[in-house]
Amino acid sequence: MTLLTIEGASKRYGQVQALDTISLDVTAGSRTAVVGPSGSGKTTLLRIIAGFEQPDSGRVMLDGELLADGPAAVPAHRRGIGIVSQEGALFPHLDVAGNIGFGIARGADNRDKRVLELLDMVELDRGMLTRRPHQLSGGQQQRVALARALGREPRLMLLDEPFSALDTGLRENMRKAVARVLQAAGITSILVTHDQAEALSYADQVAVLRDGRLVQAGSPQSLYLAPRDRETALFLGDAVMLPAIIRNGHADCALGHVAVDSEHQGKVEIMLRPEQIRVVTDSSEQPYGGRVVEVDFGGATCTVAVSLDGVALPPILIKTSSVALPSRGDRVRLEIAGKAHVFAR
Ligand SMILES: Nc1ncnc2c1ncn2[C@@H]1O[C@H](COP(=O)(O)OP(=O)(O)OP(=O)(O)O)[C@@H](O)[C@H]1O
Repeated sequence: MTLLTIEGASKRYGQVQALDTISLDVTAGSRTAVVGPSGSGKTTLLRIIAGFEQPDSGRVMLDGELLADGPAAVPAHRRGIGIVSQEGALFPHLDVAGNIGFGIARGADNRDKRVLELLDMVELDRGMLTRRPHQLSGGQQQRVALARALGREPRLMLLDEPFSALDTGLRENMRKAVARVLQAAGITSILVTHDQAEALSYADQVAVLRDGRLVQAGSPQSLYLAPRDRETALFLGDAVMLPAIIRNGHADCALGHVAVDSEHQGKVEIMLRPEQIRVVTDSSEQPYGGRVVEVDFGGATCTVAVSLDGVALPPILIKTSSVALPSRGDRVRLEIAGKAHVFAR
């Protein structure tokens, strides 16, 4: 069931077309990530959903209710939408209990019990109830902000780069914890981030924005393995692009005869993710071999640069484990796992 529908939403600030006819559906109970480079319109889209901005045209519907129809809109505080932002925006003069309890009606007889439930839900120790925000770590502050937003029992939770101020390890833990908490509470969420790895790992649906347009939306796997175009491919991760000629489901390219995911025929560009390519040391002078020109030992993930025989292409970069790592100068052949992607034309 669709919870949120955005239909042809556009927004212009002076000369800047911040959003250009964006349409997106969000399924109830799911996790969507909106990702895109700086200035692509992510925050504007989030603010339009939240009701802090109105679209110039287009509609926003939540659970069958029309929230915005062009500039006519339901005010933000009546939308039943929760927000957790990068700063957390806790009230500095209130302790944790006060912050979490903020959204719960003052006279409610189960208020204290509810505060404790929310604290447990975000996996914070009860000893923290009397602390002020400045006595908490960044991750703890974000948990309090999440508990406070959950206290209002929102229909939809918007997460505006909530992890970006945290260290890498903590970021990952918080991302998993937030996904767990929202799943347990059955709350649909939309995460805005410029970090593509975060988007891929958090979401069931990833929506890629570029220059105010929705380039592609779909499952993380489908976007990563079958991006619409070169730019999206490179935005979502490292990629090896090669010219090829396709005949009957296979591409002839510098790597040999490679299976592809498309019915196209003729001259195309194919894409492989570096982890689809395996480097095998092979001193026989087979066709489609190459020579290792550089090895970057990176611990768990190493990068091997291979210059392919008889091709005027820059060396291709392959991610590999540190086990059986070839050396510079070794003759190698490259084995492909899965299919190469052909960009739609
Ligand atoms: N209030 C405003 N007035 C004028 N221009 C604005 C305003 N808000 C946003 N913009 C412009 O609209 C475009 C989209 O901005 P937006 O903040 O939505 O992008 P973003 O993808 O969230 O970027 P970032 O990742 O840097 O936060 C940008 O070109 C921005 O400069």
